[in-house]
Amino acid sequence: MPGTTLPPVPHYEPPSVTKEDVDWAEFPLIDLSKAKTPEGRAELAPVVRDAMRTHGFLYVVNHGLTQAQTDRYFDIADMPFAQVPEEEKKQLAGKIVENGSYRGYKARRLWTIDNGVRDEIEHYNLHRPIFQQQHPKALQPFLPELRSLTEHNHYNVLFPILRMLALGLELPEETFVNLHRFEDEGETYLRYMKYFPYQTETDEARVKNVWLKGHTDIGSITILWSQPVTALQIMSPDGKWRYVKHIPNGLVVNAGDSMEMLSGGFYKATIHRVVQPPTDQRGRTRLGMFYFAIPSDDVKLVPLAESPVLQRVGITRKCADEDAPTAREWRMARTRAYGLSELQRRDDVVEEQVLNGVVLKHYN
Ligand SMILES: O=C(O)CCC(=O)C(=O)O
Ligand SMILES: [Fe+2]
Repeated sequence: MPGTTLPPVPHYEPPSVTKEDVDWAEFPLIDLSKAKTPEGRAELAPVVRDAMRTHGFLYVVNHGLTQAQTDRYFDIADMPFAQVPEEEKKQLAGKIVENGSYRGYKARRLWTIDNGVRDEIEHYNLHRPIFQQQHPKALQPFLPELRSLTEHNHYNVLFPILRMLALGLELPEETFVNLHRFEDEGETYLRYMKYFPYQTETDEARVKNVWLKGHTDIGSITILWSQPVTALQIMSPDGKWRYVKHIPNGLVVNAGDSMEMLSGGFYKATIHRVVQPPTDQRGRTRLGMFYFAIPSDDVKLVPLAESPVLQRVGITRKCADEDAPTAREWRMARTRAYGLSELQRRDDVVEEQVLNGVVLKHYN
């Protein structure tokens, strides 16, 4: 906001990057500034297509915000946790089970991780019509900036990625964009997430150092603002867990269930999880900032069978088209069930459940 003085915000200092040598996941990186022109999108589209088809993950740089702007957004991201009294957080708790929506706070220890141990993760979820939601007092001065951040994620990051994913399927460029209109009914939202270490070593051992169980994301595209605490792992195509690298002022973009369903299995909703950080980053909190895109509520999650690419390579369905859930049914069922419902144990690692006729896997 040029010409205006931004309200002061306490600084959040994350741990320095790890010096430990861990097994890093390798997947492509794109310069998003190139996606502003049709020629640039045509050049990047095959890279985005192959990344999302093979890995389900992509690194993004040059998304349009400076390092200083991103740093300020991370400072603001800590406000809902560090500057809001517990009583006010309770009043603004999301009606997760009642409404099948994360809007508002998710308290620590709501979910079961493993062996009776509960999570230590706090969320604050801002629905995209930012001004229609009640927010904590401490966040009020920052709402215009959060509205800008939401729009930036939606129009300057999500839309170019969706356009390139459509090109990758040889579909009209606006195909996915039209299923994610900012003003439509739906649950695309900005999420702040703060991980606290487990309170005892016993708990840490009982969950085998898992902080957030292996899962796929509900929506179409997740935009993760890269932060320095090394803890996010993806399951590589060879079945091994590997760490996602921190890219300063970069983004990590991944596909979720809704994208996998719309693309008939072409783009992969890759399993990922969060584990205890390396020794030189232990004992600290981990602050995350995300934009979770979910298609508009009335979008039926059936494969876009008109894609010439899908006609050539074939379609993988998770259920028959007539049984396919809408984006609304899917996100509500998954939100209600996540961390709160009984899972069927398949082996040491995998647990399963069936939602809307679709088999869903969870990994420890
Ligand atoms: O904290 C992270 O890095 C990943 C979080 C995540 O996977 C999720 O909230 O779906
Ligand atoms: Fe996730």
